[in-house]
Amino acid sequence: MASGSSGSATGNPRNKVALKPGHSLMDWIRLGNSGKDLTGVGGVPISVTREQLAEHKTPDDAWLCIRGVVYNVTHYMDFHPGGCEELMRGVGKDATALFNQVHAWVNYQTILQKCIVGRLHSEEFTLPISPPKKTSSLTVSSNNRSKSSVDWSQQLESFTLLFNLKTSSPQVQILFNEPDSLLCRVNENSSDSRVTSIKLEGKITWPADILINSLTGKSTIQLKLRKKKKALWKEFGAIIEVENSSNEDGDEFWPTEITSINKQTHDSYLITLKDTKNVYNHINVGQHLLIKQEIKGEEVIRPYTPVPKLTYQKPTTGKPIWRSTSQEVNLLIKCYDLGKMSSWLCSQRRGSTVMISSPKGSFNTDMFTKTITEVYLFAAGTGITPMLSVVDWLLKSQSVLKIRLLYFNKTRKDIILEDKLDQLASEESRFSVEHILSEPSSEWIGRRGHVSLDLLQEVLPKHGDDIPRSDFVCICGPRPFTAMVEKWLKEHLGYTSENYYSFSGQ
Ligand code: HEM
Repeated sequence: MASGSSGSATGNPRNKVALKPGHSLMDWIRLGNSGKDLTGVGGVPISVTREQLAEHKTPDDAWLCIRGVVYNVTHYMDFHPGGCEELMRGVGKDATALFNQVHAWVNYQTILQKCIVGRLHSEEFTLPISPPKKTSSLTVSSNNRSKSSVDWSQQLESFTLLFNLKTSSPQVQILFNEPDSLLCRVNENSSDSRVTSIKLEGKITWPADILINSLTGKSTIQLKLRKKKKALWKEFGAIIEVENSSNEDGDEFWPTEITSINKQTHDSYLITLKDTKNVYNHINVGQHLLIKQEIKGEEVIRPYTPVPKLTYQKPTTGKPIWRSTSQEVNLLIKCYDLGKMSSWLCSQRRGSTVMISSPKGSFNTDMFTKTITEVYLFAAGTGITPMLSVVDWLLKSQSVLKIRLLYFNKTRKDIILEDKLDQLASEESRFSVEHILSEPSSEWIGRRGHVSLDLLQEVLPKHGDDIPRSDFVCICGPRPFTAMVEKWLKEHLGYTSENYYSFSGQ
């Protein structure tokens, strides 16, 4: 490490220390471009508390904060022209005043651009406010100054907004108005109609990258926007929180384009849709969308539950993955001859436009509290669709030890994704599936019949009255199917609404 300088900084070159060979500014720039992670946090900016900042205060683990941004200066130690000892004076704290006192002219943003850990989190952080925008869908809230919990950080080529929410099923809708404005509906529940309107300091491009990290009872949402021009912005821009007064009863629909359509069974199709507008609607586990279409002069609206990508990948690191906001929506559609919407959808081709609504539904993964260790899923026909995203989520969250799916169909050819479900069961020891057919052929060796109280009693865990349940039941299928299972659970098996959920939007 370079020897330190005890002299105070005056701009006098004599205060500079002799840097070790290979530690010039050019060498530093080369190191920054080498692909090495100088941030120590994987390059994804995080929100840093003062306590966390104070923990990184040694030469081999050194963070400091200047003007609200936290930098990891560990690797810069030996490159600092003022020496390691001087730099150590600012480590583990907000070094803004010290930095300004020593050499306010130093372009630290450029030198440390590859070392950004994130923004210093502060409850009291108030962003500059712009005059309210006059947009028909917005009415401005009564307070003319608004405090926002939106946090942000930037790098030369991107700008990241960070929201922290106390739910694992956040409501997230982002609308981008070219070239520099965003409307963010990022709320803890669907009844909260708050909208954050943001006018950014500079122009950005769309789509953006989004990372939604949901754990039981909390989630963080990071939106990484690419700047049109590489530059460090002095300000965030302007932000105002507003109440969304319109569209409370009505539904908004967005145009999407069919990018693929593939037959799954004799009468079901997997249709993939892609957003065509600058909008991102986050679809939570178990939520459904409405599809609207004028068919033979009549407006038809039907609910469909998106399914996860059917190529299941075993979660490896548990590290959240950034996704593009130009999301794909996969729908499994069963084509009924008399179904106006389903037969219209199944007759479409790639490139056709489909109008979809924002996601809806009251299912919330917070229902799987930490005490739930077993989940039983009763699905009939296309009632499998919400179960697929539930299974996907449960397998990623580590707390549930047993996931048992009972899937009811008429005949074997009606079973949607039979191979995929069986394959998943063979790869994931926590998941099992049983196919139950009401009109099987004579070769069928599996279980036969309809759902019944006897079957529920056989499958579901017994429990004493005074012990809280550690199992949860989800039901989805035609209305008589869900109504019957619900009745048995409540009236015969002692379940309360805390331990089961019926999907009804199908
Ligand atoms: C906050 C604690 C810091 C202290 C106490 C400190 C102190 C010093 C001192 C004593 C010098 C030598 C003399 C001088 O030019 O005035 C110096 C030079 C320098 N420091 Fe720092 N420094 C700090 C942080 C940083 C940071 C975070 C950077 C990041 C990029 C930085 C970049 C430089 C550069 C580029 C020079 C050479 C300036 C020139 O040639 O004019 N310093 N620093």
